[in-house]
Amino acid sequence: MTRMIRIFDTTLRDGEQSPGASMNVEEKLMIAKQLARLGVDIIEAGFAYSSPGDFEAVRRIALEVEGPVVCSLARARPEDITRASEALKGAPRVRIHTFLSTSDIHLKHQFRMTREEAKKRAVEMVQLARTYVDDVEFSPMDASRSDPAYLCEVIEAVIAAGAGTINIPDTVGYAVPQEFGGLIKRIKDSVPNSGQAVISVHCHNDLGLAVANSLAAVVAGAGQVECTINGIGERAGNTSLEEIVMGLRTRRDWYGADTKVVTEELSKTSRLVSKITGMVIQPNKAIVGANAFAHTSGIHQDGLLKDKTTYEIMRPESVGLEQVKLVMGKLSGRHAFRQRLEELGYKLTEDETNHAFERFKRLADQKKEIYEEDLEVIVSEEVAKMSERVVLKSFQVESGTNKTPKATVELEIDGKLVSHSGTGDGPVDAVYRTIAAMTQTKSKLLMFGVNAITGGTDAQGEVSVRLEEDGRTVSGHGADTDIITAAARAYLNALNKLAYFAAKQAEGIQKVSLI
Ligand SMILES: CC(=O)SCCNC(=O)CCNC(=O)[C@H](O)C(C)(C)COP(=O)(O)OP(=O)(O)OC[C@H]1O[C@@H](n2cnc3c(N)ncnc32)[C@H](O)[C@@H]1OP(=O)(O)O
Ligand SMILES: CC(C)C(=O)C(=O)O
Ligand SMILES: [Mg+2]
Repeated sequence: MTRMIRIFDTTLRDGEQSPGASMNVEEKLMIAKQLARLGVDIIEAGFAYSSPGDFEAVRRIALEVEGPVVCSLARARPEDITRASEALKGAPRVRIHTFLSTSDIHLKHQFRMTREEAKKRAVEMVQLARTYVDDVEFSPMDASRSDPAYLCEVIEAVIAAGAGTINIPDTVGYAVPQEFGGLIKRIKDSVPNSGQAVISVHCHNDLGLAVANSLAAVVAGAGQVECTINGIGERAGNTSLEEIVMGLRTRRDWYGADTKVVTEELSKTSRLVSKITGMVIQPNKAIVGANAFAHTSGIHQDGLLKDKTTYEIMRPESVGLEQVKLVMGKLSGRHAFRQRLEELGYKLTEDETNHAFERFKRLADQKKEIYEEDLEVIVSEEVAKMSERVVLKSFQVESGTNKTPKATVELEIDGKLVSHSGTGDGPVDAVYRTIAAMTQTKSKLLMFGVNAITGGTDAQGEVSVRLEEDGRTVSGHGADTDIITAAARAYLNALNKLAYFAAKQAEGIQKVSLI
């Protein structure tokens, strides 16, 4: 049977402890509403005592967000607990989360309390919180560096005082998985009344182990995991919600546990939190990073195209993304190349594909990523080139102020070199008129456009033209760092397509559509 693990989201409290991530009331409310759509069980909306803004955020979220339990953090001090209760007053499902350290390091250096004093304070504050609300959580801060025997004593006492959830924090991210799982098991086995409370965990990522520690705790019997969207939080952050949730969902076979999170909302929630907090998501971040479902290498892309299960353990749709992204670049192979061309509407023969693929690989050696626009240029230039009647050999243009532009163009037409000169209204017009005279085309130029394709220092200028002849319209593209060369190529590209289609039509074949 699958055990359901409660998801306690603390993006709005511990997440806000990330440097620079503070959120105003409206922003917190927006995130809380999205967390409710995501289906988390508990939202820790803030720390009501810490500021009037946080008090207001807790109050409004508790009253306005439907679904999850809404919680406020409170130190083990009467003024904090009373303030939390005021913020939560009148709301339907609320929790007070109070905490006090149990480690000797904290008790000695920060709290200047004895173990007995701390235990007494913890019990009194849980009892006080219970006078306000039924649902009280207690965290023995720095639990993972506490003496386990004393920790268990405190836990037993606060459960007896009325705490329904005991949250075990690895406050400084010091624990390692087997050890942390062992601690949870020890608590479950040796605290006599542990069965009366949900055992929760709250891990920090200082050693990059927050998710691993939380999963180890689930194996050991933890029933609640505290986590944040995108793993934000104090220092290196907290357990990432999307990772723990997808870890349990994807490996339910192993953990025998799951959550009620609507995983299709994960990407949207992640983007919202990133936008509001200004905390950028690293591209290789599991589940929600830009590259999490992107496949770059030809061998992986080939496998995926044959069957998704070859290289995919989760469907991107399951986290709210539309589809697998095949990144076209120098490591891609023919299968992915052909697939991408088909998506763009090009159905090429084997020969045409191979020809275009060679040019693609050459370009990919020079550019980091190949965009759709690059592929369009490659196909329209390379495929038409295979049946090119007319090839540009060279040209010169003379132009300047007070001078009629003159072009001299050398073409190879059906294998024969031909040279001709002509004039025009500008340098491009001179080249176009000269080519038109040489090829004796009857086509009409419907459109001429210049674009800078892709950005950066490796950008090429692209010229696009549209020609019409005998009721057939074709586009032509030419790319070059010299814009007149790009214009000449675009014109010849379109003229060659007209010739290609005319020839295909004569053969009764319509093999490829290049518009
Ligand atoms: C592990 C965690 O993430 S805990 C949550 C951490 N989050 C925050 O601290 C954010 C919100 N905090 C704040 O706004 C402020 O720190 C406040 C309003 C809570 C307190 O501000 P100040 O009164 O100026 O105290 P300051 O923050 O400098 O020091 C903390 C005090 O709280 C005490 N304290 C800390 N944790 C607890 C606790 N769990 N229970 C009781 N007292 C505590 C400290 O011992 C110290 O007391 P002292 O002044 O008697 O030495
Ligand atoms: C308040 C507690 C749970 C905390 O954030 C921690 O110990 O890290
Ligand atoms: Mg924390």
